[in-house]
Amino acid sequence: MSSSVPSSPSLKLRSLPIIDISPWIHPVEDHHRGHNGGRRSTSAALHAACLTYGFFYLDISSYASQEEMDELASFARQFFALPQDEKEKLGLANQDGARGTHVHDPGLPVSPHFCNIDPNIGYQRLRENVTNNKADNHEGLDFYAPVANPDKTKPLQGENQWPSDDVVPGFQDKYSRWIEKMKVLGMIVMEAMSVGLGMTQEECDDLKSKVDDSFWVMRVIGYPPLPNNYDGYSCGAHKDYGCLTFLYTDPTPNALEVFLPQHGILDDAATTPIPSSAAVGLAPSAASALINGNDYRLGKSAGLDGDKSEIPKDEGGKNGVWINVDPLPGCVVCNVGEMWEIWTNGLYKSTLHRVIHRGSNYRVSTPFFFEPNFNAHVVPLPAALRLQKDSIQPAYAYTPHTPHITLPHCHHEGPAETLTQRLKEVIAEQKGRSSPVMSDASSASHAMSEDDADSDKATAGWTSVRSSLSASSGDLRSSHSPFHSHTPLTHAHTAYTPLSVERRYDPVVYGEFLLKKVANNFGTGKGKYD
Ligand SMILES: O=C(O)CCC(=O)C(=O)O
Ligand SMILES: [Fe+2]
Repeated sequence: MSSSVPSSPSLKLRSLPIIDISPWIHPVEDHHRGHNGGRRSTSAALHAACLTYGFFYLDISSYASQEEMDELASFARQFFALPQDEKEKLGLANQDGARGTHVHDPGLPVSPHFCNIDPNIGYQRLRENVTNNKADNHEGLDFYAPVANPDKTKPLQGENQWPSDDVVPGFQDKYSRWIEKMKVLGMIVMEAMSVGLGMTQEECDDLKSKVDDSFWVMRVIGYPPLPNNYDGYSCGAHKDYGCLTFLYTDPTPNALEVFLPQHGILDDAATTPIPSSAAVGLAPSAASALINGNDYRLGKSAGLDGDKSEIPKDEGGKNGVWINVDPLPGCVVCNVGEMWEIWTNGLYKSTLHRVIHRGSNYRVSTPFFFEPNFNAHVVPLPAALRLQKDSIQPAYAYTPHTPHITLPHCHHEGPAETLTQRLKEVIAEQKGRSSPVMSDASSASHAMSEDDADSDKATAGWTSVRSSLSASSGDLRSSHSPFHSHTPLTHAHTAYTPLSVERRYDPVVYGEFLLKKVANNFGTGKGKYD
């Protein structure tokens, strides 16, 4: 219970950053921040969040209404409330038993349709998915980007199985519209991130060509409460393997947890190691919804609220901390997947996360995975290699023997150059204290120090994205979320250390990587998240 976890200043967290995407969608001339200043601030915020956490809240309240998002949950709930037989009809493209067996929990009844032409597409029963050798306490429904001229005997080329309008009226229409919207959002965020990385026009175009026919996945997940003493999780610890995840969930708190691997990223913890024994539990969860001093927790779940004491504490490694990432109104939780890790040669990390849902309600979540094109060659980007050469290194590079620099009040409300300037000053200060490991301050040029011309050029290559945005965003709202109206990034607490490039990441072809990682797990005892 919470009382048994000693409170420690080193566990005082605020929250993941909240980044408003509206400056990219509605750029305005800003006298304080200069031409494209709002956009560049958003880009800088994305860059900082990806360096430091790999996770952030994306405020999309100017792009999707709360009502629109809540409908996703309500359709999901209607689907999962169907009789089991009805649910199992989906995804069963072939009922002749041709494709072996599912990974199956012996505690559950055997499905009458014990076969599935493509186990990745369609409905997945409760505890059918296995992560880290443990059955996940969730059920799910997966939709994949349709393939032109599909060979339905090949993994991931089967047809999407939509609940029919007779069964859940409006489901397909609702989710189809959401998918289109998320695809556009994916391109917008990619654009903003490419500017954050300081990419040239040509580099931007090249990156765009890797994601403009995204092999996306829409997953609809239902989580009954985790039974006491259950040997497993609602969803075991994993990294997302793709590009960008946009996660909308119902308001259930205390479910999604994100692993922050070291203490350089915790407030008030710049020099105090976190005792691993205290690294999990209630302090982070209690603090994770504190934003600008306000408590946005969405109410406590009933039952064993927050008591996760039976859960292994060191799942992600012993020097980190699991924090709760509770949903916020107007926001999706966004994280970068392993493809971004390769693109940035490890600057942006794909962060471990898991779900432990102990509340008494049935939780639904609807992650959209914006992935590269199936045939995309994913190779470390020159822009990221330049940053590494210029000695900008993310917090993850921290080691106990390396003095590190924190930027505790980096709000990104001013021009991006302010961040660069502040970074240089801090590095210079650290140098003044004769740190033996600091690199030359002059090399600490941040991605956002690129000149305006380059930045504008980079932006221009994405015009078509914006036109498709206006086409698909009939319900754009001009109002901002009341929770964080004018602050694109409320908290970016980034620790920079000198460069130490350990390795060059191996390139992959996304589709091949996906097939190895996910699709070919069928029948192997591994699941979607392994
Ligand atoms: O349900 C959630 O909150 C997270 C699900 C997730 O991490 C995933 O599907 O990859
Ligand atoms: Fe995930």
